[in-house]
Amino acid sequence: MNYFPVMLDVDYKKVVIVGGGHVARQKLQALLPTKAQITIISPTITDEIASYLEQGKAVWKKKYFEPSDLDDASLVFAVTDQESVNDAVEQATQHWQLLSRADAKGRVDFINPAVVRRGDLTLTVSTSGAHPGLTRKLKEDLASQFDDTFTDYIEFLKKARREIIQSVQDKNRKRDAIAALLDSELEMWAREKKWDQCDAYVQKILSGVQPI
Ligand SMILES: C[C@@]1(CC(=O)O)c2cc3[nH]c(cc4nc(cc5[nH]c(cc(n2)[C@H]1CCC(=O)O)[C@@](C)(CC(=O)O)[C@@H]5CCC(=O)O)C(CC(=O)O)=C4CCC(=O)O)c(CCC(=O)O)c3CC(=O)O
Ligand SMILES: NC(=O)C1=CN([C@@H]2O[C@H](COP(=O)(O)OP(=O)(O)OC[C@H]3O[C@@H](n4cnc5c(N)ncnc54)[C@H](O)[C@@H]3O)[C@@H](O)[C@H]2O)C=CC1
Repeated sequence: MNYFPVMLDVDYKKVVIVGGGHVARQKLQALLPTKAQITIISPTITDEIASYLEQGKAVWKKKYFEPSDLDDASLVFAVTDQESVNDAVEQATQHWQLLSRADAKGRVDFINPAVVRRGDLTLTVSTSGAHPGLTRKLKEDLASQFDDTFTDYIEFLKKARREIIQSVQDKNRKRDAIAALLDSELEMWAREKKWDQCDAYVQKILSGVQPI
């Protein structure tokens, strides 16, 4: 299956998770870095979900699923352990609402990749459903390859690129200057938080002098 990968902005959109088990917890955790308005529909929830509720991360409606639970939802997660309930969720999902079924049956508008976040750097993995266990393993490989130092690095790159865009008019010079930010020594300095060296490098780029 050839899925089309996108990065969705779900801030302030209503997201409904039907089910309150471990898979619901996984989907909730994946949504936490966003500002989505999350509602969980389920008679039971796990302790971990309960602790997120205490922190105000989501709203819980302690009940069995009914079609009206999906009103105004942009995204719908059918993640109960009952195929018949997931079927009922599918039936109630309007064509304009995007549906994800954890049992991978019936209508599938989107599947969930594994995600590694390092600030603005988002690494995602999917096997298109072929082997989610491999997806998880590859995520762990990526997480160790791209350690936490990438958070500072990507933040630095973002600011430096903005600075170049604002101060360099000539198209070719701008393109070359932005490309020069990908220098491997600069990467090392940023990941080691050697900000003086980083700033000096950017200033040299900006003044048109070839750095080093
Ligand atoms: C199609 C998809 C639909 C969807 O989006 O949910 C789906 C479907 C199914 N998963 C199943 C099982 C497992 N899923 C995981 C883990 C994850 N599964 C995730 C996504 C997806 N799982 C979507 C496609 C992913 C892709 O492209 O590869 C991850 C990446 C993200 C997430 O859950 O949000 C998350 C990694 C979390 C992380 O670490 O980041 C593990 C491993 C583990 O938990 O350690 C196992 C056990 C091992 C195994 O079975 O492989 C089963 C059988 C259920 C049963 O046996 O009843 C089905 C149904 C079926 O395949 O029929
Ligand atoms: N996509 C993935 O990553 C994975 C998917 N699965 C699939 O997801 C399903 C759920 O797995 P778990 O979360 O581990 O199950 P679980 O048994 O921990 O949780 C099921 C939840 O569904 C709720 N529920 C049952 N009937 C309901 C109803 N009528 N209305 C609302 N909520 C209802 C239960 O109260 C419970 O909170 C599995 O049966 C399997 O098909 C399983 C493992 C991984």
